[in-house]
Amino acid sequence: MLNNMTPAVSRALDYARSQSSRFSSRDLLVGLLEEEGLVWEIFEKSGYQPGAVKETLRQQADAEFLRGYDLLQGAGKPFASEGYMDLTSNMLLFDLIEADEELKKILQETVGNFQDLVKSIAPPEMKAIEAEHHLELVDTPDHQAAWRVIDANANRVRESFRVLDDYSRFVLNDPHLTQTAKSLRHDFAKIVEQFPAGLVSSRDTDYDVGTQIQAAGEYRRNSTAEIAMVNCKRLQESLRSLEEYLKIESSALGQDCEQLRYQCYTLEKMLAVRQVSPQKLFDARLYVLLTGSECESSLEWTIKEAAEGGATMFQLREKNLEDRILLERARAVRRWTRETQTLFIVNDRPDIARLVEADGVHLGQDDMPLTEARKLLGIQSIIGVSTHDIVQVRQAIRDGANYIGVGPTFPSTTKAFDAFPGLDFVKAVAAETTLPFFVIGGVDANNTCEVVKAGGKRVAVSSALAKAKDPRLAALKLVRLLGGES
Ligand SMILES: Cc1ncc(COP(=O)(O)OP(=O)(O)O)c(N)n1
Ligand SMILES: Cc1nc(C(=O)O)sc1CCOP(=O)(O)O
Ligand SMILES: [Mg+2]
Repeated sequence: MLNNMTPAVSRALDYARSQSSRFSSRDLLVGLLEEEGLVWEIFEKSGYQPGAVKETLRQQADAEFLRGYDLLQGAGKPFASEGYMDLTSNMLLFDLIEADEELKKILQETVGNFQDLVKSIAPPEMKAIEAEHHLELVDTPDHQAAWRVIDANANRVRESFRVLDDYSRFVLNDPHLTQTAKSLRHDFAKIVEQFPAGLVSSRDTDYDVGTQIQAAGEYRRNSTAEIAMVNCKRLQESLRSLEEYLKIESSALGQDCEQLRYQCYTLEKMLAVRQVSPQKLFDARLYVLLTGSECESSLEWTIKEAAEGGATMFQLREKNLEDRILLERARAVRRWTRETQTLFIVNDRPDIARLVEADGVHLGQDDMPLTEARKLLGIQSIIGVSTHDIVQVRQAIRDGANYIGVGPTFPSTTKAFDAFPGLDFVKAVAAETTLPFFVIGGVDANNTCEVVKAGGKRVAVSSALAKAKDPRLAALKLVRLLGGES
C-alpha cells in the first residue's frame, strides 16, 4: 500500500470500521460515497446516481464482498509506479472495482456507464483528475482548539445543506434549486477533503460544554419555510466561523469558505422569494397584458370582463404614454384590479409600480436589472422577468424573480420577433423549475393545448383578450383549456 492516505480515504476507512471490525470492500465504497466528494462526482459524471448506488450497496449481504483489510494491503499499487505518494479516494475506488468481482457486477447492473467509470479512474487518466491536497494537523493546544471549532462547524454546514437539499427537493419539488443546493454541498465537500486526516481526534463531544445547552424554541418550528430559513442562517454563520478559524491554518481555504458563504446568500434569496410570493401568484393561470389603445372596448370593461371569465392577473403595458398620463392610467387600473381582487403588474416601470401601489413590475432583458428594481420595491413586491433562453431563466431565478415570462412561443400580432424559442423552450423550463412561469407570445385558444402538453400551466396573453368581442368568454375558454377552475 502507498505510504499515506488522504483525509477523504482516511474518513472512508473510519466509516467502514464503524460498520464492523471485519468491514468489507462494500463498506469502503459506501464510505467513499458518504464523503460526497471526488468519488461521488466520478459516479455522477459516468451517468450514475451516486445516492442510489450507495443504497443498492447497503442492501447487499456483507458475505459476498472481499474483506476490506485484505484489499487495503495492495491498495494504490498500480499508481505507485506513476510516482504517486498518497492513496487518494479515486485510487481506492479503482482498486475496489478491480479486485472485487461482486462490486464490479453490481455496478455493471446498476443504471450508469460502467465503462466510463472505469476509464475515468484508470491510472493513465489519473493526472486529469483534480489532485487532493491536505493540511497537516499542527499539534499545539491552540491549533487543536481551532480544529475543534472547524470540525464542529463543518458538521453544522453539512447538516444545514442536507436540510436545504431536502426542502428544495421534497417541499418545493424544484430541480434547479435542488441542483444548486447539491452543487454547493459538493463544493463544500471538496473544501473538507483538504482538512487533516486526524481531525476527528480533535472532536471531544463528552467535554463539549455546548451539547447540553439548547436555545429556547430550538425544537419548535412553525413551517417548512421557517426550517429552511433557519438553516440558511445556520449555514451562513457556520461558514463565517469556519472562514475565521481556517485563517490560522490556510488563508486559501478561508477564502473558499467566504466564496461559498456568498453563494449561500444567493441560495437563501432564491428560497425566500418562493415564500414571500403571494398565493395569488401561484394560483394564477391566465395573465393578461393590456394597452389602453389596443383594447377593442374600454380598458376598464376589458379588465372586469376578463376577470369575470377567470383572469386573475393584469399587466398595464403602455409603451407610448407620457408619464403623467401613464401614472393616471396606472392608478385607475389599480382601482379596477382591487375591485376585481386581481393582481396588478406594471410593465417596465418600477417607479410607477411603487407610486400606485401595484403588486409588482415586469422587466424585460433590456429593462432595469431585477436586483436594482428590488431595491426600489422591496422583497414583498412581485417582480417578473422576460426570458428567451434557459441561461436567462437560470439568471432570473438566481436574481430572485417571483415569476418568469417564457417566450415568444408563437408569432404575435402585438410584438414582432426575429426568433421563436417556441415549445421546446417551454419544455426545458418546465423540466428546470417550479417557479411560476407564463408562456407568452401568440398564445390563444387554438394553441393552448400544445402549451399544456409542453408542460406550461400558465399563459400570458394580450391580443387573445384585448381584441376579443367577448373577453369574458375568451378568458373562460383559456382557463378551461389550461385545466383550471374559472
Ligand atoms: C409576462 C410577460 N412576459 C414578457 C413580457 C415582455 O417584456 P419585454 O421583453 O420587456 O418587452 P415589452 O413588453 O416591454 O415590450 C411581458 N411584458 N410580460
Ligand atoms: C410583449 C410580448 N413579449 C413577449 C415575449 O416573448 O417576451 S411575447 C409578447 C406579446 C404578447 O402578446 P400576444 O399575446 O398578443 O402575442
Ligand atoms: Mg419591457
